[in-house]
Amino acid sequence: MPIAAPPQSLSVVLLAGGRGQRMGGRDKGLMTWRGRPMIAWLHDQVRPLTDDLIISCNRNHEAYAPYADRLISDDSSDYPGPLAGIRAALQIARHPFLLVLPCDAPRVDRALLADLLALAGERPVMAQRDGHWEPLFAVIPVSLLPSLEQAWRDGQRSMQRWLQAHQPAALVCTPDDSRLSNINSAELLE
Ligand SMILES: Nc1nc2c(ncn2[C@@H]2O[C@H](COP(=O)(O)OP(=O)(O)OP(=O)(O)O)[C@@H](O)[C@H]2O)c(=O)[nH]1
Repeated sequence: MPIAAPPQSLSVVLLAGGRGQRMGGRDKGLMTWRGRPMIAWLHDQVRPLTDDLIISCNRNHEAYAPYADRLISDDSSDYPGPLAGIRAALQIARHPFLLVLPCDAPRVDRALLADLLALAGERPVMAQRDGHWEPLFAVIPVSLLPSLEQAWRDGQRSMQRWLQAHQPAALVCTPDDSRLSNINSAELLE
């Protein structure tokens, strides 16, 4: 069941809730890359796809607000990891599918998003590069929320392990596909 008509069927969460230790503790989504905050690059790519654009952030809410329809924070102050942000987004998503992207991948483009969305259906979709899953480039059916809640209660905190339990469809990307590259340390900023 491919997604027929975004934005009627797609919510999006941009994950910006991490510690950013490799970035010196700075808030990665707000760091400037090629003259603009990284979150702005992602916003431009996903804005046409949804009327439900969620940013998961744990600080600097005012700075993120222009790039989202809604902001959410983790319900814990100890940085439980990206799965916490995805869980919170699934809880409030207004549409049947949730596109997940990290805030530090400003090279994401519409072609990559179209390829991910083309695979959306009952199973989750994850990008794969060089044989490795890329769990933060994913499309998740919101119907999987009860499964995530159960896994969360059981102590699951790994996005990849949780998604793999649902026989994800793989979007196979080439090893040199830079659109999936994270700008997660200061020397990668341009
Ligand atoms: N909501 C939420 N998102 C997170 C959390 N930890 C990481 N993320 C997001 O998940 C993505 C991948 O995060 P990482 O690069 O592995 O972790 P990070 O904390 O951002 O950075 P490092 O401290 O340098 O590892 C980024 O988009 C983060 O913003 C968290 O505890 N909560």
